[in-house]
Amino acid sequence: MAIPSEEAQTEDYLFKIVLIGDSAVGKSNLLARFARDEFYPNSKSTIGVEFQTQKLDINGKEVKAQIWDTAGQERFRAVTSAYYRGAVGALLVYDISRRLTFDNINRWLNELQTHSDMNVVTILVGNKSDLKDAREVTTAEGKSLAEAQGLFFIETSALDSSNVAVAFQTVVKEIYNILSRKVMQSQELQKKDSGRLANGKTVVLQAEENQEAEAQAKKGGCCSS
Ligand SMILES: Nc1nc2c(ncn2[C@@H]2O[C@H](COP(=O)(O)OP(=O)(O)OP(=O)(O)O)[C@@H](O)[C@H]2O)c(=O)[nH]1
Repeated sequence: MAIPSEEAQTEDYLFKIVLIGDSAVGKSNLLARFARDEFYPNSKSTIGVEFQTQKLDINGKEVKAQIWDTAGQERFRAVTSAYYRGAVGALLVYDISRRLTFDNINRWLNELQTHSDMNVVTILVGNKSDLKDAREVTTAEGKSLAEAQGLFFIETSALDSSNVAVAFQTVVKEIYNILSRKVMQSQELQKKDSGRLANGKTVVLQAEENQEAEAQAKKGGCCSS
C-alpha cells in the first residue's frame, strides 16, 4: 500500500476555528469581512451559532478553515462544549475602545481552555483599530497580555479591513505548520521502523551465511579471510 504523501495528508484537512469574546466586539463582522468582504454598520447580536468555510492558500497549498461564530452574550449562546469541540484554532477578540472587553479576556481564555480538548492555536485580536480617538486599550497592553499567555497578537479593523485576513491566516498557517511537523515526524518514525526491519533481515542473512560457512568448514572446505 502506498504511503500518502505529506501533501495529500495536509490538503485534506479542515480546521475548525472559533471566534470568542464579549458581545459587540466585532466577531461577526470580522468573519463577514474575511469571508465575503462585507461590513454591517448596525449588525445585531448573533443568535445561536453560525459558521463559514473558507479556503486559504498556505505555502501554495489549499487549506480549508471552518470558522464558527456565536454570541458573546450568555443568553444568546449555544451549548458551550459543542461550540468548542474539535476546535484547533481561536480568535480571542476584544474592542480596543472598550476596556471592559479587554479585562474579560482572561475569562474567555479560561473557558477556551476548559472546554477544548487539545492545545488550541490562539490569536488575541484587538478589533476596531479605526476608532483611534476612542482607544481605551494601548497596543502595548495587548502585546504584553498576549506574551504573558503565549498567544499571537494583532490589532484589526473589520470596518476598514486592516489586518483582518492576516489575523485568520496567522492562525491557520500555524496549525498547518504544526500538522506538517507532525506528519514529518511520523514519516521519520516509519523510516526508522523500516530501517530496523532491514537490519533485522541483515542479521538473519548473516546467520544463514555463517551456517553455510560452518557447514563448508565441516566438509573440509576453505575459508581463510
Ligand atoms: N468602528 C468599528 N465598528 C465595528 C468594527 N467591527 C464591528 N463593528 C461594529 O460593532 C458592532 C458589533 O459588531 P458585531 O460584529 O455584531 O459584534 P459581535 O462580537 O459579533 O457581537 P455578538 O454577536 O453580540 O457577540 C456593530 O455595530 C459593528 O458594525 C470595527 O472594526 N470598527
